[in-house]
Amino acid sequence: MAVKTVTILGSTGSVGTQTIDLLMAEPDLYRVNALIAGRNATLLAEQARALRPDVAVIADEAGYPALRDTLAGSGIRAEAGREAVIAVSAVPTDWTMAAITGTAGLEPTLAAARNGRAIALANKEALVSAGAVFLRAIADAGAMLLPVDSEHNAIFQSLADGNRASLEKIILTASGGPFRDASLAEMRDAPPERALKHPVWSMGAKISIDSATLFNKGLEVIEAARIFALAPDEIEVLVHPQSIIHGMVCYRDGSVLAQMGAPDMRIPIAHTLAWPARVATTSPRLDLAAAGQLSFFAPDPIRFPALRLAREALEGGEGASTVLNAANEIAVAAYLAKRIGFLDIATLVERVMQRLGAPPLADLAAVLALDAEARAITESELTTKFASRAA
Ligand SMILES: NC(=O)C1=CN([C@@H]2O[C@H](COP(=O)(O)OP(=O)(O)OC[C@H]3O[C@@H](n4cnc5c(N)ncnc54)[C@H](OP(=O)(O)O)[C@@H]3O)[C@@H](O)[C@H]2O)C=CC1
Ligand SMILES: CC(=O)[C@@H](O)[C@H](O)COP(=O)(O)O
Ligand SMILES: [Mn+2]
Repeated sequence: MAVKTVTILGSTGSVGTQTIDLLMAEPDLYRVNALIAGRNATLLAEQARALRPDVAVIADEAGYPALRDTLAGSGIRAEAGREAVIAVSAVPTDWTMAAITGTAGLEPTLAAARNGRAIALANKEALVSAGAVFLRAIADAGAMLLPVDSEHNAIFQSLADGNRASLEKIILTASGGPFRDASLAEMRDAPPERALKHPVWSMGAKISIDSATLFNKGLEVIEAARIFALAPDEIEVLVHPQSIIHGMVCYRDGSVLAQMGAPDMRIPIAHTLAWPARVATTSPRLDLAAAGQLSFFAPDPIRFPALRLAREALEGGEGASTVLNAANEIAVAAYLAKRIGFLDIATLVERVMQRLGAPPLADLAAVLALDAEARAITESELTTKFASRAA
Protein backbone atom coordinates (compact mmCIF):
# COMPACT_ATOMS: atom_id res chain seq x y z
CA MET A 1 0.00 0.00 0.00
CA ALA A 2 1.38 3.48 -0.92
CA VAL A 3 2.37 5.69 1.99
CA LYS A 4 -0.30 8.35 2.61
CA THR A 5 0.85 11.88 3.41
CA VAL A 6 -1.05 13.57 6.22
CA THR A 7 -1.53 17.05 7.69
CA ILE A 8 -3.35 17.68 10.97
CA LEU A 9 -5.05 21.02 11.60
CA GLY A 10 -5.62 21.11 15.37
CA SER A 11 -3.13 18.37 16.29
CA THR A 12 -3.08 19.18 20.02
CA GLY A 13 -6.83 18.86 20.56
CA SER A 14 -9.08 15.92 21.34
CA VAL A 15 -9.61 14.90 17.68
CA GLY A 16 -6.02 15.78 16.76
CA THR A 17 -4.44 13.64 19.48
CA GLN A 18 -6.73 10.69 18.67
CA THR A 19 -5.70 11.03 15.01
CA ILE A 20 -2.07 10.87 16.12
CA ASP A 21 -2.80 7.68 18.14
CA LEU A 22 -3.93 6.05 14.88
CA LEU A 23 -0.92 7.29 12.88
CA MET A 24 1.54 6.07 15.51
CA ALA A 25 -0.10 2.63 15.50
CA GLU A 26 0.65 2.20 11.75
CA PRO A 27 3.86 4.19 11.16
CA ASP A 28 4.61 2.45 7.84
CA LEU A 29 1.31 3.56 6.28
CA TYR A 30 1.56 7.32 6.86
CA ARG A 31 4.02 10.18 6.58
CA VAL A 32 3.16 13.42 8.37
CA ASN A 33 3.76 16.60 6.36
CA ALA A 34 2.57 19.19 8.88
CA LEU A 35 1.18 19.59 12.38
CA ILE A 36 -0.75 22.77 13.18
CA ALA A 37 -1.95 23.91 16.62
CA GLY A 38 -3.26 26.98 18.43
CA ARG A 39 -1.40 27.67 21.67
CA ASN A 40 -0.02 24.48 23.15
CA ALA A 41 3.59 24.77 21.96
CA THR A 42 4.84 22.17 24.43
CA LEU A 43 2.54 19.41 23.18
CA LEU A 44 3.02 20.44 19.55
CA ALA A 45 6.81 20.16 19.89
CA GLU A 46 6.46 16.76 21.57
CA GLN A 47 4.18 15.54 18.75
CA ALA A 48 6.61 16.87 16.14
CA ARG A 49 9.56 15.08 17.74
CA ALA A 50 7.56 11.81 17.69
CA LEU A 51 6.09 12.10 14.17
CA ARG A 52 8.88 14.03 12.40
CA PRO A 53 6.76 16.23 10.06
CA ASP A 54 8.43 18.71 7.68
CA VAL A 55 6.94 21.60 9.64
CA ALA A 56 5.10 22.40 12.89
CA VAL A 57 3.05 25.60 13.11
CA ILE A 58 1.77 27.36 16.20
CA ALA A 59 -0.96 29.97 15.58
CA ASP A 60 -0.16 31.92 18.73
CA GLU A 61 3.11 33.74 18.05
CA ALA A 62 3.89 33.82 21.78
CA GLY A 63 4.46 30.07 21.54
CA TYR A 64 7.08 30.39 18.79
CA PRO A 65 10.27 30.65 20.90
CA ALA A 66 9.41 27.46 22.82
CA LEU A 67 8.55 25.59 19.62
CA ARG A 68 11.65 26.80 17.78
CA ASP A 69 13.98 26.02 20.68
CA THR A 70 12.59 22.51 21.24
CA LEU A 71 12.82 21.67 17.53
CA ALA A 72 16.29 23.20 17.04
CA GLY A 73 18.62 20.72 15.33
CA SER A 74 15.78 18.27 14.56
CA GLY A 75 15.44 19.25 10.89
CA ILE A 76 11.76 20.10 11.53
CA ARG A 77 10.79 23.68 10.61
CA ALA A 78 9.01 25.74 13.26
CA GLU A 79 6.61 28.46 12.11
CA ALA A 80 4.09 30.73 13.83
CA GLY A 81 1.13 33.01 13.20
CA ARG A 82 -2.15 32.96 11.32
CA GLU A 83 -0.56 33.45 7.89
CA ALA A 84 1.75 30.49 8.43
CA VAL A 85 -1.23 28.36 9.53
CA ILE A 86 -3.03 29.08 6.26
CA ALA A 87 0.09 28.80 4.06
CA VAL A 88 1.12 25.44 5.54
CA SER A 89 -2.48 24.14 5.34
CA ALA A 90 -2.25 24.78 1.59
CA VAL A 91 0.81 22.55 1.07
CA PRO A 92 -0.37 19.48 -0.89
CA THR A 93 -0.96 16.37 1.21
CA ASP A 94 -3.09 13.25 0.57
CA TRP A 95 -5.28 13.56 3.66
CA THR A 96 -5.96 16.56 5.90
CA MET A 97 -7.64 16.28 9.28
CA ALA A 98 -9.62 19.52 9.76
CA ALA A 99 -9.93 19.65 13.56
CA ILE A 100 -9.43 23.28 14.55
CA THR A 101 -12.39 24.38 16.65
CA GLY A 102 -14.75 27.05 15.35
CA THR A 103 -14.59 29.37 12.36
CA ALA A 104 -10.85 29.79 13.06
CA GLY A 105 -10.63 26.54 11.08
CA LEU A 106 -12.51 27.79 8.02
CA GLU A 107 -9.69 29.40 6.01
CA PRO A 108 -7.07 26.70 6.79
CA THR A 109 -9.58 23.99 5.80
CA LEU A 110 -10.44 25.73 2.53
CA ALA A 111 -6.73 26.26 1.83
CA ALA A 112 -6.20 22.49 2.25
CA ALA A 113 -9.25 21.69 0.10
CA ARG A 114 -7.84 23.65 -2.84
CA ASN A 115 -5.37 20.81 -3.40
CA GLY A 116 -8.23 18.54 -4.41
CA ARG A 117 -7.32 15.74 -2.00
CA ALA A 118 -9.20 14.25 0.97
CA ILE A 119 -10.52 16.53 3.72
CA ALA A 120 -11.52 14.67 6.88
CA LEU A 121 -13.93 17.19 8.39
CA ALA A 122 -14.34 17.34 12.17
CA ASN A 123 -14.66 21.13 12.22
CA LYS A 124 -18.43 21.37 11.76
CA GLU A 125 -18.51 25.11 12.55
CA ALA A 126 -16.64 25.88 9.31
CA LEU A 127 -19.27 24.12 7.23
CA VAL A 128 -22.19 25.56 9.20
CA SER A 129 -20.81 29.07 8.97
CA ALA A 130 -19.80 29.10 5.31
CA GLY A 131 -22.48 26.73 3.95
CA ALA A 132 -22.71 26.82 0.16
CA VAL A 133 -19.46 28.82 -0.10
CA PHE A 134 -17.65 25.99 1.69
CA LEU A 135 -19.24 23.25 -0.44
CA ARG A 136 -18.57 25.15 -3.66
CA ALA A 137 -14.87 25.51 -2.76
CA ILE A 138 -14.66 21.76 -2.09
CA ALA A 139 -16.46 20.89 -5.33
CA ASP A 140 -14.48 23.37 -7.47
CA ALA A 141 -11.22 21.89 -6.17
CA GLY A 142 -12.42 18.32 -6.73
CA ALA A 143 -11.61 17.50 -3.09
CA MET A 144 -13.25 14.59 -1.25
CA LEU A 145 -15.12 15.55 1.91
CA LEU A 146 -15.03 12.71 4.46
CA PRO A 147 -17.24 13.35 7.52
CA VAL A 148 -15.49 12.69 10.83
CA ASP A 149 -18.29 13.83 13.15
CA SER A 150 -19.52 10.49 14.53
CA GLU A 151 -23.15 10.92 13.40
CA HIS A 152 -22.25 12.09 9.90
CA ASN A 153 -19.64 9.40 9.53
CA ALA A 154 -22.38 6.93 10.51
CA ILE A 155 -24.72 8.32 7.83
CA PHE A 156 -21.87 8.28 5.28
CA GLN A 157 -21.23 4.61 6.07
CA SER A 158 -24.95 3.75 6.00
CA LEU A 159 -25.30 5.37 2.58
CA ALA A 160 -22.39 3.41 1.21
CA ASP A 161 -24.58 1.08 -0.84
CA GLY A 162 -25.34 4.01 -3.13
CA ASN A 163 -29.06 4.11 -2.36
CA ARG A 164 -29.16 7.88 -1.83
CA ALA A 165 -32.16 8.27 -4.17
CA SER A 166 -34.25 5.87 -2.06
CA LEU A 167 -33.59 7.68 1.20
CA GLU A 168 -36.67 8.80 3.19
CA LYS A 169 -34.93 10.44 6.15
CA ILE A 170 -31.90 10.19 8.39
CA ILE A 171 -31.78 10.04 12.19
CA LEU A 172 -28.95 11.69 14.14
CA THR A 173 -28.58 10.43 17.69
CA ALA A 174 -27.77 12.69 20.65
CA SER A 175 -26.46 11.56 24.02
CA GLY A 176 -28.60 14.25 25.69
CA GLY A 177 -25.50 15.70 27.33
CA PRO A 178 -24.88 16.28 31.05
CA PHE A 179 -28.31 17.95 31.52
CA ARG A 180 -30.35 15.24 29.83
CA ASP A 181 -32.39 14.66 33.00
CA ALA A 182 -31.77 18.02 34.75
CA SER A 183 -34.48 20.54 35.67
CA LEU A 184 -34.51 24.03 34.18
CA ALA A 185 -33.58 25.41 37.60
CA GLU A 186 -30.53 23.16 37.78
CA MET A 187 -29.51 24.18 34.28
CA ARG A 188 -29.93 27.89 35.05
CA ASP A 189 -27.44 27.69 37.93
CA ALA A 190 -25.06 25.17 36.40
CA PRO A 191 -21.40 26.21 36.51
CA PRO A 192 -19.15 25.44 33.51
CA GLU A 193 -17.39 22.73 35.54
CA ARG A 194 -20.66 20.76 35.55
CA ALA A 195 -21.62 21.49 31.93
CA LEU A 196 -18.17 20.32 30.79
CA LYS A 197 -18.76 16.82 32.25
CA HIS A 198 -20.06 14.98 29.20
CA PRO A 199 -21.66 11.64 30.12
CA VAL A 200 -20.08 9.70 27.24
CA TRP A 201 -17.43 11.50 25.21
CA SER A 202 -14.20 13.21 26.25
CA MET A 203 -13.94 16.29 23.99
CA GLY A 204 -12.68 19.88 23.83
CA ALA A 205 -14.42 22.56 25.94
CA LYS A 206 -16.37 24.25 23.15
CA ILE A 207 -18.04 21.12 21.76
CA SER A 208 -18.68 19.86 25.32
CA ILE A 209 -20.72 22.98 26.12
CA ASP A 210 -22.46 22.64 22.74
CA SER A 211 -23.43 19.09 23.69
CA ALA A 212 -24.85 20.37 26.99
CA THR A 213 -27.04 23.02 25.29
CA LEU A 214 -27.78 20.71 22.31
CA PHE A 215 -26.33 23.39 20.01
CA ASN A 216 -23.97 20.59 18.99
CA LYS A 217 -26.93 18.64 17.66
CA GLY A 218 -28.32 21.81 16.09
CA LEU A 219 -25.02 22.42 14.30
CA GLU A 220 -25.08 18.76 13.27
CA VAL A 221 -28.55 19.08 11.74
CA ILE A 222 -27.22 21.94 9.58
CA GLU A 223 -24.01 19.98 8.89
CA ALA A 224 -26.05 16.95 7.73
CA ALA A 225 -28.30 19.08 5.52
CA ARG A 226 -25.21 20.48 3.81
CA ILE A 227 -23.14 17.30 3.47
CA PHE A 228 -25.96 15.04 2.32
CA ALA A 229 -28.10 17.68 0.52
CA LEU A 230 -31.14 17.01 2.73
CA ALA A 231 -34.23 19.11 3.47
CA PRO A 232 -34.79 20.01 7.14
CA ASP A 233 -37.73 17.58 7.43
CA GLU A 234 -35.52 14.72 6.23
CA ILE A 235 -33.37 15.04 9.37
CA GLU A 236 -34.64 13.74 12.71
CA VAL A 237 -32.88 13.90 16.07
CA LEU A 238 -33.38 11.26 18.77
CA VAL A 239 -31.81 11.21 22.21
CA HIS A 240 -30.01 7.89 22.67
CA PRO A 241 -28.18 7.98 26.03
CA GLN A 242 -25.95 4.95 25.32
CA SER A 243 -24.39 6.59 22.20
CA ILE A 244 -23.97 3.19 20.54
CA ILE A 245 -25.99 3.88 17.39
CA HIS A 246 -24.45 7.05 15.91
CA GLY A 247 -26.75 7.57 12.95
CA MET A 248 -29.41 5.83 10.88
CA VAL A 249 -30.63 6.02 7.30
CA CYS A 250 -34.30 5.19 6.72
CA TYR A 251 -35.13 4.00 3.19
CA ARG A 252 -38.48 4.17 1.40
CA ASP A 253 -38.99 0.39 1.58
CA GLY A 254 -39.02 0.61 5.40
CA SER A 255 -35.43 -0.59 5.88
CA VAL A 256 -33.30 1.29 8.40
CA LEU A 257 -29.50 1.02 8.23
CA ALA A 258 -27.68 2.02 11.41
CA GLN A 259 -23.98 2.38 12.13
CA MET A 260 -23.00 1.22 15.61
CA GLY A 261 -19.77 1.24 17.54
CA ALA A 262 -18.27 1.94 20.92
CA PRO A 263 -18.32 5.71 21.56
CA ASP A 264 -14.70 6.25 20.55
CA MET A 265 -13.78 8.92 17.99
CA ARG A 266 -10.84 6.85 16.77
CA ILE A 267 -13.38 4.66 14.94
CA PRO A 268 -14.81 7.37 12.62
CA ILE A 269 -11.36 8.99 12.31
CA ALA A 270 -9.89 5.62 11.23
CA HIS A 271 -12.72 5.19 8.74
CA THR A 272 -11.87 8.48 7.03
CA LEU A 273 -8.11 7.84 7.26
CA ALA A 274 -8.29 4.52 5.43
CA TRP A 275 -11.33 5.22 3.22
CA PRO A 276 -12.34 3.48 1.01
CA ALA A 277 -10.37 0.66 2.72
CA ARG A 278 -10.49 -0.06 6.46
CA VAL A 279 -7.63 -0.26 8.97
CA ALA A 280 -7.48 -2.13 12.25
CA THR A 281 -7.93 -0.11 15.44
CA THR A 282 -7.48 -1.03 19.08
CA SER A 283 -10.69 0.82 20.01
CA PRO A 284 -12.99 -1.03 22.40
CA ARG A 285 -15.27 -3.53 20.66
CA LEU A 286 -19.00 -3.15 20.98
CA ASP A 287 -20.46 -5.54 23.56
CA LEU A 288 -24.22 -5.39 23.07
CA ALA A 289 -24.92 -7.99 25.77
CA ALA A 290 -23.04 -5.79 28.27
CA ALA A 291 -24.89 -2.70 27.03
CA GLY A 292 -28.14 -4.62 27.56
CA GLN A 293 -30.50 -1.93 26.38
CA LEU A 294 -30.65 0.75 23.71
CA SER A 295 -33.17 3.52 24.42
CA PHE A 296 -34.42 6.45 22.36
CA PHE A 297 -36.64 9.47 22.95
CA ALA A 298 -37.40 12.87 21.43
CA PRO A 299 -35.41 15.89 22.73
CA ASP A 300 -37.20 18.33 25.05
CA PRO A 301 -37.75 21.61 23.13
CA ILE A 302 -38.36 23.64 26.31
CA ARG A 303 -35.07 22.90 28.08
CA PHE A 304 -33.12 22.75 24.81
CA PRO A 305 -34.20 25.60 22.48
CA ALA A 306 -30.96 25.22 20.50
CA LEU A 307 -32.46 22.63 18.17
CA ARG A 308 -35.35 24.94 17.25
CA LEU A 309 -32.91 27.81 16.63
CA ALA A 310 -30.75 25.64 14.38
CA ARG A 311 -33.78 24.54 12.37
CA GLU A 312 -34.86 28.19 12.06
CA ALA A 313 -31.38 29.06 10.82
CA LEU A 314 -31.43 26.21 8.32
CA GLU A 315 -34.80 27.31 6.97
CA GLY A 316 -33.98 31.01 7.23
CA GLY A 317 -31.39 31.15 4.45
CA GLU A 318 -27.62 31.09 4.15
CA GLY A 319 -26.48 33.88 6.49
CA ALA A 320 -28.69 32.77 9.39
CA SER A 321 -26.41 29.76 10.03
CA THR A 322 -23.33 32.02 9.98
CA VAL A 323 -24.99 34.26 12.57
CA LEU A 324 -26.11 31.37 14.77
CA ASN A 325 -22.64 29.85 14.73
CA ALA A 326 -20.77 33.09 15.46
CA ALA A 327 -23.16 34.12 18.26
CA ASN A 328 -22.89 30.65 19.78
CA GLU A 329 -19.07 30.71 19.72
CA ILE A 330 -19.04 34.05 21.59
CA ALA A 331 -21.81 32.95 24.00
CA VAL A 332 -19.99 29.70 24.86
CA ALA A 333 -16.77 31.61 25.54
CA ALA A 334 -18.73 34.06 27.75
CA TYR A 335 -20.30 31.17 29.67
CA LEU A 336 -16.92 29.47 30.17
CA ALA A 337 -15.59 32.81 31.46
CA LYS A 338 -18.58 32.94 33.86
CA ARG A 339 -19.89 36.16 32.31
CA ILE A 340 -23.33 34.63 31.64
CA GLY A 341 -25.39 31.70 32.88
CA PHE A 342 -25.96 28.43 31.03
CA LEU A 343 -29.48 29.25 29.80
CA ASP A 344 -28.30 32.68 28.58
CA ILE A 345 -26.35 30.99 25.78
CA ALA A 346 -29.47 30.20 23.73
CA THR A 347 -31.17 33.49 24.73
CA LEU A 348 -28.18 35.43 23.43
CA VAL A 349 -27.97 33.46 20.19
CA GLU A 350 -31.69 33.99 19.54
CA ARG A 351 -31.38 37.77 20.11
CA VAL A 352 -28.50 38.06 17.67
CA MET A 353 -30.35 35.96 15.09
CA GLN A 354 -33.36 38.27 15.40
CA ARG A 355 -31.16 41.34 14.98
CA LEU A 356 -29.21 40.13 11.95
CA GLY A 357 -31.63 37.91 10.04
CA ALA A 358 -30.24 35.98 7.08
CA PRO A 359 -28.10 38.14 4.78
CA PRO A 360 -27.07 36.51 1.48
CA LEU A 361 -23.51 35.15 1.22
CA ALA A 362 -21.86 35.55 -2.18
CA ASP A 363 -18.35 34.47 -1.27
CA LEU A 364 -15.86 33.80 1.51
CA ALA A 365 -15.33 37.53 2.13
CA ALA A 366 -19.08 37.92 2.78
CA VAL A 367 -19.02 34.96 5.21
CA LEU A 368 -16.07 36.39 7.15
CA ALA A 369 -17.65 39.86 7.26
CA LEU A 370 -20.97 38.51 8.56
CA ASP A 371 -19.18 36.28 11.07
CA ALA A 372 -17.28 39.33 12.38
CA GLU A 373 -20.45 41.44 12.54
CA ALA A 374 -22.35 38.72 14.42
CA ARG A 375 -19.50 38.39 16.91
CA ALA A 376 -19.44 42.15 17.50
CA ILE A 377 -23.21 42.30 18.02
CA THR A 378 -23.10 39.35 20.40
CA GLU A 379 -20.38 41.12 22.40
CA SER A 380 -22.45 44.31 22.51
CA GLU A 381 -25.53 42.36 23.68
CA LEU A 382 -23.31 40.79 26.32
CA THR A 383 -22.02 44.07 27.65
CA THR A 384 -25.44 45.77 27.68
CA LYS A 385 -28.31 43.31 28.33
CA PHE A 386 -26.18 40.90 30.38
CA ALA A 387 -24.15 43.59 32.16
CA SER A 388 -25.86 43.12 35.55
CA ARG A 389 -24.92 39.43 35.67
CA ALA A 390 -21.32 40.17 34.67
CA ALA A 391 -20.95 42.79 37.42
N1 LIG B 1 -13.72 16.00 20.25
C1 LIG B 1 -14.58 15.26 19.60
O1 LIG B 1 -14.81 14.10 19.97
C2 LIG B 1 -15.29 15.79 18.40
C3 LIG B 1 -14.97 17.05 17.88
N2 LIG B 1 -15.61 17.48 16.75
C4 LIG B 1 -15.24 18.78 16.20
O2 LIG B 1 -13.85 18.80 15.95
C5 LIG B 1 -13.31 20.11 16.18
C6 LIG B 1 -12.21 19.99 17.23
O3 LIG B 1 -12.79 19.55 18.44
P1 LIG B 1 -11.88 19.12 19.68
O4 LIG B 1 -10.72 18.34 19.18
O5 LIG B 1 -12.78 18.52 20.67
O6 LIG B 1 -11.39 20.54 20.20
P2 LIG B 1 -10.13 20.88 21.12
O7 LIG B 1 -10.45 22.15 21.80
O8 LIG B 1 -9.75 19.72 21.93
O9 LIG B 1 -8.97 21.12 20.05
C7 LIG B 1 -8.99 22.20 19.16
C8 LIG B 1 -7.70 22.22 18.36
O10 LIG B 1 -7.69 23.38 17.53
C9 LIG B 1 -6.48 24.14 17.80
N3 LIG B 1 -6.78 25.54 17.55
C10 LIG B 1 -7.67 26.33 18.19
N4 LIG B 1 -7.68 27.57 17.65
C11 LIG B 1 -6.75 27.55 16.65
C12 LIG B 1 -6.30 28.50 15.72
N5 LIG B 1 -6.79 29.76 15.72
N6 LIG B 1 -5.36 28.15 14.82
C13 LIG B 1 -4.84 26.89 14.82
N7 LIG B 1 -5.24 25.94 15.69
C14 LIG B 1 -6.18 26.26 16.58
C15 LIG B 1 -6.17 23.82 19.23
O11 LIG B 1 -4.82 24.11 19.54
P3 LIG B 1 -4.30 24.34 21.07
O12 LIG B 1 -4.94 23.29 21.91
O13 LIG B 1 -2.82 24.14 20.91
O14 LIG B 1 -4.68 25.73 21.47
C16 LIG B 1 -6.45 22.32 19.23
O15 LIG B 1 -5.39 21.63 18.59
C17 LIG B 1 -14.49 20.98 16.62
O16 LIG B 1 -14.99 21.67 15.52
C18 LIG B 1 -15.52 19.96 17.12
O17 LIG B 1 -16.85 20.41 16.97
C19 LIG B 1 -16.55 16.75 16.12
C20 LIG B 1 -16.92 15.53 16.61
C21 LIG B 1 -16.32 14.96 17.79
C1 LIG C 1 -18.45 12.38 19.21
C2 LIG C 1 -19.29 13.32 18.48
O1 LIG C 1 -19.54 13.18 17.31
C3 LIG C 1 -19.85 14.46 19.21
O2 LIG C 1 -20.34 15.45 18.33
C4 LIG C 1 -20.97 13.88 20.05
O3 LIG C 1 -22.03 13.68 19.20
C5 LIG C 1 -21.30 14.77 21.17
O4 LIG C 1 -22.31 14.21 21.90
P1 LIG C 1 -23.81 14.74 21.91
O5 LIG C 1 -24.61 13.69 21.21
O6 LIG C 1 -24.07 14.83 23.37
O7 LIG C 1 -23.86 16.06 21.23
MN1 LIG D 1 -21.14 14.52 16.70
